Amino acid sequence: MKHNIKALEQRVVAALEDETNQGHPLHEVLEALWQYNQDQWSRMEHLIRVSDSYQDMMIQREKTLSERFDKHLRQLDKITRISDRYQTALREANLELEQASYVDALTGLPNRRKMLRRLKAEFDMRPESVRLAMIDIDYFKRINDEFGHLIGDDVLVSVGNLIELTVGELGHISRWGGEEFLVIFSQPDQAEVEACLKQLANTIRETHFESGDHAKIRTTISIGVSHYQAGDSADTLITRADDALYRAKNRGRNQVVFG
Ligand SMILES: Nc1nc2c(ncn2[C@@H]2O[C@H](COP(=O)(O)OP(=O)(O)OP(=O)(O)O)[C@@H](O)[C@H]2O)c(=O)[nH]1
Repeated sequence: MKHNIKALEQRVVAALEDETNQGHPLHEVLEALWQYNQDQWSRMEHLIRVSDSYQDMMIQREKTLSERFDKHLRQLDKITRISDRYQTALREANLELEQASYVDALTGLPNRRKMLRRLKAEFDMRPESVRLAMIDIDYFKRINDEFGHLIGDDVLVSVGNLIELTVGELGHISRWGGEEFLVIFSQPDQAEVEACLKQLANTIRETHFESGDHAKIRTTISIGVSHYQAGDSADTLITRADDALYRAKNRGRNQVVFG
């Protein structure tokens, strides 16, 4: 039963003023007032419950949002770390590629590309000291024909090692291509270069290279040498070393010719 509070108040006042309490029985009015309070209380409880569940909902939503935010942060962190690792790997791979592009795959020696750079650097620093030695294995085709290409490869590697060992600190060696090697000497002392190259020719001549069976392989090298002259460029110096090598071949091989 719904009660109007104003009307109830009037009934209470009237009941209290009626000393006889005959026309307005007080207990009925108080009953109605009690009922009214009960209704208000129930409504209040309902409101509190609604408010509580609303608060729970908001807390839950905040929690969910903050969890999502944390998750995104973690993912971002992971992506950043992956990206960092990827960039580092890429940098290393590029570096490796660049280094590989300067190395001859068979002998592990610097290749022609690397040597041209080095020659240019030497030319920029002290051109007048630069000497080149173009070294070519004599009749190398016969070694391939007789023992096979793989043994030919082994001989190439061994010759490369011997050149490197003999030249040592005096110069830089590279595989120029095929069975040709180029040495850059930044060495003003011609006699020292000459002695080094003659010793190298002797060493190769006296070496018995492995053939894979009982036979040992013997070979020789021809060497053409050029040294800086006024007005030279890297190209003209290489050409003169090539010409000197050509003459060494024509004169019967197994010798050093200075151009
Ligand atoms: N096994 C092997 N052989 C190579 C390689 N590069 C070039 N050759 C061989 O080297 C030989 C060079 O032959 P030629 O240019 O005729 O020279 P050569 O037989 O050394 O004779 P001369 O230089 O005139 O004394 C060829 O048979 C090429 O196939 C290589 O990487 N491995």
